[in-house]
Formats: sequence, C-alpha cells, structure tokens
Amino acid sequence: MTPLLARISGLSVSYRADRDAAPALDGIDLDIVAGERLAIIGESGSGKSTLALAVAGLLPRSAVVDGRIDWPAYGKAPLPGRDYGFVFQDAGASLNPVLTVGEQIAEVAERHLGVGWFEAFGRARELLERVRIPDPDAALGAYPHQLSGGQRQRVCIAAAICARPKLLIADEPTSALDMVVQAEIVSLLDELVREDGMTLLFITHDIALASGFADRIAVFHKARLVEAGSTFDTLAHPAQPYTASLIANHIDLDTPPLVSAGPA
Ligand SMILES: Nc1ncnc2c1ncn2[C@@H]1O[C@H](COP(=O)(O)OP(=O)(O)OP(=O)(O)O)[C@@H](O)[C@H]1O
Ligand code: NI
Repeated sequence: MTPLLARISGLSVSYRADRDAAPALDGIDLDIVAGERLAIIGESGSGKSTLALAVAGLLPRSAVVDGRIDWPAYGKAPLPGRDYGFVFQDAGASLNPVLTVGEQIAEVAERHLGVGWFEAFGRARELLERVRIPDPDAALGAYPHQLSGGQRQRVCIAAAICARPKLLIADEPTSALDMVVQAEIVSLLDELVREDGMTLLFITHDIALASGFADRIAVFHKARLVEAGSTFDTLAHPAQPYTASLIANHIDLDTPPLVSAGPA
C-alpha cells in the first residue's frame, strides 16, 4: 500500500474578483503519494498555481472553494514552513530586502525548530552549504540584492527546507532563470528531495523539464485535470489528445529526449 500524503477530492476554485470568468479549478481529484515527485504541468492560466496555493492553504480569502483536501499523513491541515515549504518563481520577491540571508533562514529555524538564535544561525550556515552557495560565510551576512538570481533561489530553497518539512511545493521555481542555472536548481531540488525523503510538488509549464525527474505527471488544461500517471507511461502513451499535443509541441531538434530512462 502506498502511503498517502494528501487526497484532493472534487476541488473547485473560483476567484470572486472574476465572477463571470470560468473557474480556476474545476472538480479536481488527485492524490499526492508520500515520497513522490509529482509534476503539475499545463499552459499559462490552466490553474497550476491555484492548485499549489489551495494545497498550501494560501488562497486569497476572496476565493470560493468547493471540495476538500485531506491530509492522512498529518491528520490536520499542514502548517506553512513547518509541515511544508514553498518556493515561488520570483525569489527576489519572496525574500525580505532589508534582512540578511542568514537572518531570514535563521528566523525560520528559530520559529519552527524551537532553537535559540545562535543555533538557528548555525542551521542557516549548514543549509547554505547544503544548497551549494559558493561562500556560505559571506552569504550569511549578504542582503538578497547582493546575490545572483540563481543564488537567491538557492536561499529560498534553504529557507523552505529549514524546518525539515515532509512536503516541498515549488511553483515554477526556475522560470525566471537562464537555462544553465535552471538545470542546476532542478538537480539541486531533486537531490534534496531524495536525500530527505521529501514529497515534491513541482509546478511547471515545461513538460520536458518535468519529465527529467518527476515520478508522476498531472496534466492540467483549462481548470481541469486532463490525466495523471507515471511520467514514463504518460509520455510514452498519453491517454488524452491534449497531452499528446503538448508532448509533440516540445519535440524539436534542440530538445533532449523527453524520457532518458525507463521506469525505476
Ligand atoms: N488572485 C486572482 N484573482 C483573480 N483571478 C485569478 C487570480 N489568480 C489567478 N486567477 C485566474 O485563475 C486562472 C488560473 O490561474 P493560475 O495562476 O492558477 O494558472 P497557472 O496555470 O498557474 O498560470 P501561469 O502558468 O501563468 O502561472 C487564470 O484565469 C487566472 O487569470
Ligand atoms: Ni502559475
């Protein structure tokens, strides 16, 4: 039996500000299995971020939500920062510009690990090393604007995993970065998740990127879940024409093979 982290049942979300618009999510049923790397893919506007926010309990108050999300692994709704970490696309906007990198990560450690400031700072240093910031000691005292975009995203990842959450949600964490840095960040996430046995919910519009490391793919289109399955099966035998067209649109001479290995 596979342990379930979360079960999403009949989830629909509408943004009230957009009363006449179609719902952002429409009747989503999806399980998140403990320890899996699940990629949520779809075009812009398909509802991916809405799903991530709903899972995280971070939807705006004005959103109208129907359906439910159960958390068998926690027995209650998970606590941000403690039970799950969240990494956003815009690392610059997620960090506080007037606090040093060390202060921001140590704050998470202090709040969620119940340790004093000195120990929290030690934890921050350890994490900066773990996310492979070139000079962790210098980075501890640096302000976000003194780092590159890729390094800022590493800092956000360090803060997100600081309290050793079971679940890491990453919403387009690499789309603001160039290709080389993008690949480095994805391999870092992959490594951290494997080492800590975390569950990863990875949101991207890029099916080729997702296929490189996700165990399972869930395809969203116009607020609906089109299909979900193992990455290998979904890419090799998409059940829906929409998924087939997504795959076909990504295959050109410059794109590396979508599937590099068979099922694990
Ligand atoms: N705060 C909001 N208020 C009103 N409408 C919103 C809000 N956030 C998202 N929407 C709308 O909900 C729909 C789904 O948006 P969502 O951001 O979930 O899609 P997405 O797949 O993450 O897109 P992208 O790839 O562009 O990030 C879109 O039509 C969007 O315009
Ligand atoms: Ni989004």
